[in-house]
Amino acid sequence: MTDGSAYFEPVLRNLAPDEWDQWYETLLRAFGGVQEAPEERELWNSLTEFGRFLAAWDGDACVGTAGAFSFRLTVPGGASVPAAGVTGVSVAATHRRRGVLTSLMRRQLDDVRSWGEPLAVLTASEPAIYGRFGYGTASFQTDAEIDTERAGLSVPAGTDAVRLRYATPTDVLDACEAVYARLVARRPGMLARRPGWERLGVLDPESERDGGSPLQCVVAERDGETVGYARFRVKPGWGPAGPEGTVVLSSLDALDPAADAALWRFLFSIDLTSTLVARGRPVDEGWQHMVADLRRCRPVLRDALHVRLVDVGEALEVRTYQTPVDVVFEVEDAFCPWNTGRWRLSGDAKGASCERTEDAADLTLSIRELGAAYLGGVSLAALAAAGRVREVRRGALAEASLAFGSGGAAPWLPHGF
Ligand SMILES: CC(=O)SCCNC(=O)CCNC(=O)[C@H](O)C(C)(C)COP(=O)(O)OP(=O)(O)OC[C@H]1O[C@@H](n2cnc3c(N)ncnc32)[C@H](O)[C@@H]1OP(=O)(O)O
Repeated sequence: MTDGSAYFEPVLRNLAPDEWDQWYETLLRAFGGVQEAPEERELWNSLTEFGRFLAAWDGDACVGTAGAFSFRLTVPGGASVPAAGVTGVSVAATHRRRGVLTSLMRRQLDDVRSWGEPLAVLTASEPAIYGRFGYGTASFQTDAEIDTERAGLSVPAGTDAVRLRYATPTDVLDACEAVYARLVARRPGMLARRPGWERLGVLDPESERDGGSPLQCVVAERDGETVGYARFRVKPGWGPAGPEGTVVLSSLDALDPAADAALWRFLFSIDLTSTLVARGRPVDEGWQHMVADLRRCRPVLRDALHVRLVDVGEALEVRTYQTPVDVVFEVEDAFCPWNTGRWRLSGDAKGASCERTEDAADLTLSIRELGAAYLGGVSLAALAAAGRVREVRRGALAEASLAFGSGGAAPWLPHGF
């Protein structure tokens, strides 16, 4: 107890359907109490997996919330691995800093382990919250505010063969979802979308528009096949020198470079606009190399997916390694002590084994660093440079660091949850 409030012992229970409204109000209030549009609320209600959501109670008052969606996450090598998508975490301000979050995290990670899911993942309202529970920042995103008149976009050969047409977002939802589904295996960090989740991308409540248009959609087609799409809003603006509207990108997926370039060229050239706001984009996305002047795009790097290895052995076995690796990790995991100890990882691009060992350690690190390096977006060498990984056997760091790379595309989380 740090603030002098009365002692209380939170009671944790699985959330029941008739408690959902109170649970959700507790969550909304912890984020400021602004109400969401009915369609948004209805979507989150329908996506709630009741056996996997928790509420903390003080008497009949809900004072803490947390949930875990049953996702499948792409890991390096392309496997789609069960992962608990941690969501809806909050503690009522009246009960903060008395250990409610800690008890929710304790119960949740025990649950995830009992469900046999080797990974837990989340996006953080504040990144400083989750390291203590063993989560490491594993993927990043680029947010950009692009001066489309001066950035100088040039597109690759083949772009002109892509046909673009406007469509109502919901009318072409299935075709867009099929494009997304084909991309999932190509990038670590992407989530296979279960039925219902596709609606997230076309939610269009008035309250989210911030002066912009309803959601618009353009699909990219080649030989009659949908090869990409972009969803966006246009926010008109007028200054003393004329039009200065803004395009706000909501989502964009494309199957090949020409389709991708056609969509970006379109977004750069919508009449009466001069700014394109693109948030949550992959850090290695093609447009960054199609522009002549990246400074005019004002890219900003932000943390995205935080990864927690719930079962070290299984998590390290289900991904592959871009170069051969044979190292012993000495892992420290204070919050999930079943992971603590020495593990021998032997693997390559075809597969891997990871077993407990009595052999001497080659590298020592905490579970948080393994989570950060897991998707290949943060190198073990960079973590070692920060003093967070220690090399015991000379050469082990370079060997493991290279092997853990994502093998091509940088990890990316396409949407929040
Ligand atoms: C995946 C998601 O849903 S992310 C959303 C997270 N939720 C929010 O940001 C909503 C607003 N904030 C809250 O609801 C709460 O303040 C929470 C959930 C962040 C923290 O809940 P609490 O019950 O106060 O946390 P608890 O008392 O268990 O704290 C555990 C430790 O974490 C620390 N901690 C808690 N919140 C924060 C924070 N925002 N930043 C840094 N450290 C924090 C505490 O100081 C404590 O440290 P200690 O063990 O060294 O003393």
